[in-house]
Amino acid sequence: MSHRPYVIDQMISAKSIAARIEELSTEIEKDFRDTDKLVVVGLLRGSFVFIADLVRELDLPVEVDFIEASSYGDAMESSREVRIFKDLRGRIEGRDVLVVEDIIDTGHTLHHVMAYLEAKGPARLKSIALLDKPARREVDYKPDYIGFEIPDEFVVGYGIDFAQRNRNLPYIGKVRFTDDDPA
Ligand SMILES: O=P(O)(O)OC[C@H]1O[C@H](OP(=O)(O)OP(=O)(O)O)[C@H](O)[C@@H]1O
Ligand code: HPA
Repeated sequence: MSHRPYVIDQMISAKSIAARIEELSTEIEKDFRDTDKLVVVGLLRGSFVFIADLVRELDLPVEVDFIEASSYGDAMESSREVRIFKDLRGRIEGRDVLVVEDIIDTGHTLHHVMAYLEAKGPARLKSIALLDKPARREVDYKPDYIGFEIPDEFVVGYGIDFAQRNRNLPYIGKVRFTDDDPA
């Protein structure tokens, strides 16, 4: 939990997010139009808002599942140790799978989860991240679909937290510490 005072400056509006999700859904529908039933896997906790909006835009037969992984705890820096707290309920062997992530930063979380899921033998395994912060990448991994590329700012909202707060904001904002402000 941070005890430093901060404010949140809007970076991406709810309207822009909705418009981008429509575009991404069209791309995904094209790529998976021949699939029997796409398994859409939300990476908890941060993706819960994004996956809800994304699946409702997808005109495809889908099944929804979740996996929970975390590496940040309440900190602003990745521990680089990704822990899986909750595994999938269903089997993905031989299935087409799309992993839904809110943000890729260092890349450790998504890289680890993709390797973990690949070992379960899916037919096709792709990933989507709403936000990509390429300046901070520490592992060589790029999601198949990206909503927005963002600069190196700590962001919150639309499912994304700072010390478990602000997930309920309908837009993406950046955290600005007010004790950094010039007097
Ligand atoms: O690319 P990385 O540097 O690994 O960072 C991205 C991950 O960090 C956040 O998760 P967090 O560990 O905070 O868990 P949460 O989803 O439960 O908030 C976010 O939701 C991503 O999963
Ligand atoms: O910018 C971020 N905000 C919140 N959680 C995160 N996890 C990785 N990057 C971020």
